[in-house]
Amino acid sequence: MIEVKGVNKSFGDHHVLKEINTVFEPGQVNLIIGQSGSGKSVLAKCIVGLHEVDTGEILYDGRNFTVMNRHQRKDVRKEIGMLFQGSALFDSLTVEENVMFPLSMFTTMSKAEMRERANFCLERVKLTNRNHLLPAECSGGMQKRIGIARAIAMNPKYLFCDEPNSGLDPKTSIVIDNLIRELTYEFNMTTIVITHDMNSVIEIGDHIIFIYEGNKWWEGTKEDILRTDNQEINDFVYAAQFMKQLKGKLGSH
Ligand SMILES: Nc1ncnc2c1ncn2[C@@H]1O[C@H](COP(=O)(O)OP(=O)(O)OP(=O)(O)O)[C@@H](O)[C@H]1O
Repeated sequence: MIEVKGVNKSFGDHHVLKEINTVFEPGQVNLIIGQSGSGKSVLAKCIVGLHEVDTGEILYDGRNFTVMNRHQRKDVRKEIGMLFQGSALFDSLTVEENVMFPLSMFTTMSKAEMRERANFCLERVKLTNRNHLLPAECSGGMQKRIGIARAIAMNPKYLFCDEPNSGLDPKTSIVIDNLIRELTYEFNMTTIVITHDMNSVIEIGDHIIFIYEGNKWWEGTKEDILRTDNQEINDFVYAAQFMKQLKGKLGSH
C-alpha cells in the first residue's frame, strides 16, 4: 500500500501539486489520469522520490519515505519496479541481459541464478526464445514486454508504469494492459499507471485518480467514471468519441 498524505509541490511560485491525499492499495491497478500539464508526472516523481515534496508524506506500507535518508530510500527503491515510457531498454544488451540488469545491480545472485530468474520473467510476459535478440530487433510491443519482465525481475511490491501504451496499436495496448493487470493480481503488487489511454481506464482502472490543475479532482473506479456527472472529468473522458458512445449505451439501459 502506498499512502499519499497532504502532498504539496511547487516549482518557484508555480504551485503544481495542491494537498494531494490518496491511498493506492495492493492487488489493484491504480491509474493517475488528467490533462497534459495537470501534475501527473510530478506526483509520480514525488512518490518515488525523484522530487522532494514541499509538505506532506509518502508512506510505503506504513514506512515514511519522506523522512528517510538515502540509504533507507535505496532499500525501498529495490522494492519498486519501473516501466518507463518508450521502455528505456539498453540498446547494446540482449533481451536476457536487459532483464538481468537490475539483478546484477542490486543482488548477489550468481549468473546462473540471474539467468533463471530472467527466464522466469520472460516466460511470464510470454516472451520465449527471444533471449539473444537485441532490442532493435524487437517490435514495440515486445519491447514493452521486455520492459515489464525487467520491472518484475526483483519481485517488486510496487510497480510504476509511465504511459505503458504510448506508441502501441490498440490491439497490442490491450495485451500490455492485460499483462499489467494479471501480474498485479498474481503478485499482489501495488501498481500505479500514468495513462492517457481511455481504453485502459475502462478496462483496468480498479482505482482511478483524476488530477486537475494540481488538485485531486475526482477518485473512483472504472465503473464510477462512466456514471459521474463531474464536469471536468466528463470533458476529459468524453473527448474520446468511443467513450461518448459507451456512455450513450449505458444510458439506454
Ligand atoms: N522540474 C520542473 N521544474 C519546473 N516546472 C516543472 C518541472 N516539472 C514539471 N513542471 C511543471 O509542472 C506542471 C505539471 O507537469 P507534469 O509533467 O506533472 O504534467 P503531466 O500531467 O504529467 O503532463 P503530460 O501528460 O503532458 O506528461 C507543468 O506545468 C510543468 O511545466
